[in-house]
Amino acid sequence: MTGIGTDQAKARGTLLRRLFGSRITEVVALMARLDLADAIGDGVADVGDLARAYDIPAPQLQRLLRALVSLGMCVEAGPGKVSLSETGALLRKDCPGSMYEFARFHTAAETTRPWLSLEHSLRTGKPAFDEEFGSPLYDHLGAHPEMSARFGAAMGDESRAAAEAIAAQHDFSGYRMVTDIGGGDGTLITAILRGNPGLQGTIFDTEEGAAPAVARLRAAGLADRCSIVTGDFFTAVPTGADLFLVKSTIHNWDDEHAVRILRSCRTALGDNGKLLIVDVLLPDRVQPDPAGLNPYIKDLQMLVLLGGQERTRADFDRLCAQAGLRIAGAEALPPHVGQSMLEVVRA
Ligand SMILES: C[S@@+](CC[C@H](N)C(=O)[O-])C[C@H]1O[C@@H](n2cnc3c(N)ncnc32)[C@H](O)[C@@H]1O
Repeated sequence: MTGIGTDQAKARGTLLRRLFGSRITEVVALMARLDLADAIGDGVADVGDLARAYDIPAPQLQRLLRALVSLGMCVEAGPGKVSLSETGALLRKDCPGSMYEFARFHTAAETTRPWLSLEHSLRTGKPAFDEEFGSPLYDHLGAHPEMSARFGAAMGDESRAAAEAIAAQHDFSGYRMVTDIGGGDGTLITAILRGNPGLQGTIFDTEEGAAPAVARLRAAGLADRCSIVTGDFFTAVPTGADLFLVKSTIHNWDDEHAVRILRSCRTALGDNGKLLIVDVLLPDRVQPDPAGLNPYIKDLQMLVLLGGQERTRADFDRLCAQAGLRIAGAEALPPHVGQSMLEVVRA
């Protein structure tokens, strides 16, 4: 018998899909960049109309659209007609649950180019981003307000599910004031304050990082219940709250910097305060091919962009101990969130 066996054919198929991952990303990235989801809209769109609107020859646009149909982003709705699938509709700008800004930021040069130097980051432990763009990511965002706004909005898209879950399931009734450290565009604190009318809030971030929060708090009618304080969490974080949050932020940093943030938190906590760390928690054993955002790919993303990393519970125990803190409990978040919540107190 000649040819390859069934198992090898399956393995080959898996390999081919892995090797073409970045090409697939380019197709979806172009759909986002062209605002194609908004152009197709709620109903059925005519390919000829779309081709005229984009000034792309119809047969060429048809090639993009059939690739998007094959990827489950669009649906064929008759000859020369397309509509959006449920997944494709997430690339509409203003729909509930929109992932448009997430898609734009994570397909931009800032987040894709450093991946080409993954080997450099692995060999040096340093973020390839700094080599590519000449400064660390957060300095670069500080110097590019448009990209900083896109980053804040992308984090908002990514954080919405976690924010809703945390606001719904955690008991905030015993607290007076909550400070979100590295609180970004305010997605998390907005969800928490909405559900807990007696609670006051503070967003602590850099000036550029907190900028998008102003409009979000105003739109939510929460501007009088939530202040924005800017500063550097490696130096100090504001005191006065009885609950602190730090979400998707410790994983941006190497151990030394992570401990510095946690030490600032310890100082602000006082004797009875509590800190909730929300981050990816890597399982002790590698999970092959995890669903959703693969945490091991995210881990490498943290390395190439920032020199950060994803961590196990044991890693967080160690970092907290170095900062004079102790993990007193853990709260699981729904699987689609892809993160866990650790309750931290002074050691
Ligand atoms: C990955 S984002 C997380 C944002 C938000 N917590 C969320 O989960 O959507 C990390 C945040 O840390 C902020 N940040 C970075 N360096 C900082 C510093 N030195 N001091 C205070 N905040 C900083 C960034 O501006 C950004 O908003």
